[in-house]
Amino acid sequence: MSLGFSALRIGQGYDVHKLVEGRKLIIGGVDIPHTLGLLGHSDADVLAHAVADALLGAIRGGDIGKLFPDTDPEWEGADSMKLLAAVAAKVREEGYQIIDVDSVIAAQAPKMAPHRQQMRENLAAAMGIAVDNVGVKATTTEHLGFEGRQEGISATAVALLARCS
Ligand SMILES: Nc1ccn([C@@H]2O[C@H](COP(=O)(O)O)[C@@H](O)[C@H]2O)c(=O)n1
Ligand SMILES: C[C@@]1(CO)OP(=O)(O)OP(=O)(O)OC[C@H]1O
Repeated sequence: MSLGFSALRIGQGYDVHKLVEGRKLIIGGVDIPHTLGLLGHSDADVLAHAVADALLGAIRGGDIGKLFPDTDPEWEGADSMKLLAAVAAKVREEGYQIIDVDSVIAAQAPKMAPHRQQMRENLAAAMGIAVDNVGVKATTTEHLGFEGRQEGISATAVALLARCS
């Protein structure tokens, strides 16, 4: 019996950005109203970066810092959804299909739940997959660690890819 694929791959991504005044808080492509925003060379979309790294991990393609160096002015202020779309295109060029992606945002504040569906839709559109195949969850860290002190926000993601046979 053919399973329709010749290989399965998994990838894991993790990213952290610092919370500062005077920056937008963009997570999963959603501009979230908040007193603090994330600092970065790009728009600092910590969730998009974690998802992109999960995809790159699965194809053993390095990481987003390798593809889009933070020393390159081309990526200054970049829309991370466009970076994620470029990574998804690279995945397909390598002969892989994105099967499923799941993720967690660790943030003490603000609440991510009201934005979860829009984040899923944005990530799915950037990757060219169904919304049903993108999970976004959020947790506080119960005031522990850098996320709990609201010094930064982290995100982790996993991706399952299949090589089409
Ligand atoms: N920034 C966040 C953090 C959490 N949530 C939602 O609240 C639930 C409870 O969080 P705990 O850390 O106390 O487990 C969590 O399951 C999320 O649904 C959120 O929306 N935004
Ligand atoms: C996205 C890139 C490129 O603009 O910059 P940042 O927004 O600083 O993000 P980071 O997750 O530190 O690393 C990847 C970068 O090279």
